[in-house]
Amino acid sequence: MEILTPAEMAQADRNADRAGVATWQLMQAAGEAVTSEALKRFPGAARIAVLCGPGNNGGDGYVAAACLLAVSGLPVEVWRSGEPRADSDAAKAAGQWVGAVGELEEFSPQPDMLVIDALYGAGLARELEGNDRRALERVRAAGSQVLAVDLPSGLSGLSGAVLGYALQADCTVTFFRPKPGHLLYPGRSLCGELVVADIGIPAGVLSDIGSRLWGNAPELWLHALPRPSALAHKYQRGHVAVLSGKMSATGAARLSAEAAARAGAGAVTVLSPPDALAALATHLTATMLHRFDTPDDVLTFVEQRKVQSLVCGPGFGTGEKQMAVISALLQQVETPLVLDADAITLLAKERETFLKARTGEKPTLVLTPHEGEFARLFPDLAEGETLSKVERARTAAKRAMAVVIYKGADTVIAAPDGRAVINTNGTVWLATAGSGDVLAGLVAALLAQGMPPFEAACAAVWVHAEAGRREGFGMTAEDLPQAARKVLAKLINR
Ligand SMILES: NC(=O)C1=CN([C@@H]2O[C@H](COP(=O)(O)OP(=O)(O)OC[C@H]3O[C@@H](n4cnc5c(N)ncnc54)[C@H](O)[C@@H]3O)[C@@H](O)[C@H]2O)[C@@H](O)CC1
Ligand SMILES: Nc1ncnc2c1ncn2[C@@H]1O[C@H](COP(=O)(O)OP(=O)(O)O)[C@@H](O)[C@H]1O
Ligand SMILES: [K+]
Repeated sequence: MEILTPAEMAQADRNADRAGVATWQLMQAAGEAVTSEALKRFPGAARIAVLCGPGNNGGDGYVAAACLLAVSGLPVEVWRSGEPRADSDAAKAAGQWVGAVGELEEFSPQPDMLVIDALYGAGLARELEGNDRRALERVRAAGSQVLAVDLPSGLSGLSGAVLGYALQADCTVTFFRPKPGHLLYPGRSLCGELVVADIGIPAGVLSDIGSRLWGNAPELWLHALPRPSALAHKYQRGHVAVLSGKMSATGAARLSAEAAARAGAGAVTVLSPPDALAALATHLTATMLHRFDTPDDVLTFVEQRKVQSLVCGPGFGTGEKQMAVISALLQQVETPLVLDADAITLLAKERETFLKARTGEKPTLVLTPHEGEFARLFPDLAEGETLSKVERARTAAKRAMAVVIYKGADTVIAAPDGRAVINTNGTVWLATAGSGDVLAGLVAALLAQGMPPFEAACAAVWVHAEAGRREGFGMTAEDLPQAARKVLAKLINR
């Protein structure tokens, strides 16, 4: 599903108006959607308080208050912060509320109350403070249940950051399409359960908005999942090479290799420095093993054995020898490359040179930084709170001419052409050592089988997360490749 920034949502609103669906009509539908979710989700509430701001978010609140009074049989109170602008839809909605309106500073929330937070939504323009903030702090202290209209007031719809203060909602009802702030942390957790209500905006309004952001889902990349021909031999099903680090750090490369094999690569080879060969040989079975001493050995193997993608970084090391290998790969190899972990730390040491070289048409590169690695490679993007995670990932992808998988609880995948995806099926069970190594192997397997890089990255992230969910508590990274295989098998048979 498309994700719209608040500015794009305002455009959708204007387009709907032009298409004959008036904003007043949308506000009615929004208030009704809030009403029906409130009744469905909070059957135990003894009374309802609606907090209304001065804009259209408040307008939705007035409509909901009127509907709730008409249908719930519960006492409904309205508390306002500021007055709607004369002749606005919000003023019209406020005019239709027949009950009393209290000033927000006098509002006294109760534990048995459902509070409908309709202070600010997409129009939030500055930090939440003063009476607004104090009222929300009282709600938190009282422990009332909270339904947020569009967004918990104070949350940035663009970035998911909190501007001043925002309540923890039990449920958030937004309209038409989710916004980045609903899916990026901390916003994602502050929203509680997210409901995206249809308020009658026709999907056609999206055509000239050109949103380039989606929630990750198989619909985006299922068509591009590799399906081998009946006659394929193993190398035609993709040959992945994974570079190992020294003897004491071979597990990471093995995890990537195992993941690549389980994700359908027909052949996987671990390339090993001399000292790690014995350690790897005792552990590898279906996976092949090949020794390298110099960067040239790696290049020769890639060319002669028709390697179709490479993983470098997991457990690789960050010394000069390793730097020479990465440089050779970036400068002399056309094969799709997945750089993770230590490889990203090495790139960061030579970031100016690396980024300067990454202009124009370049062979496929996928970078998979976690928060710390991202900050090493793009320190200026990581600093401050002005850019959302989506904007950071997009800018990084453009600069590095690479698909960037910016990992975390709200992983964002971005392509140099501006496409971006927020992953939403992650689970905390993925926060286990080696889980990133598995992800790198999954991406490489899909690349080696010919999947386009952005789609391969999105698919790998989704499958990895789904595998983590399947395994759940107590899972280790060793369990992930097998679980990913089952997830992929199901998708391929769809
Ligand atoms: N775009 C759409 O298609 C629809 C929008 N609707 C609602 O309209 C909302 C957006 O309405 P608006 O653009 O009027 O914006 P809001 O209602 O979010 O807020 C705008 C008003 O709040 C003031 N304000 C902003 N930040 C403040 C702060 N921190 N402290 C004090 N005052 C502040 C502004 O000066 C302005 O008066 C959405 O969130 C949604 O709830 C709905 O009516 C349904 C349709
Ligand atoms: N709290 C979380 N919720 C969801 N996914 C997470 C969480 N923490 C980490 N992950 C995911 O787990 C993986 C961890 O990768 P990484 O940090 O590289 O770990 P390692 O280096 O141990 O392999 C990433 O795919 C990341 O998105
Ligand atoms: K709100």
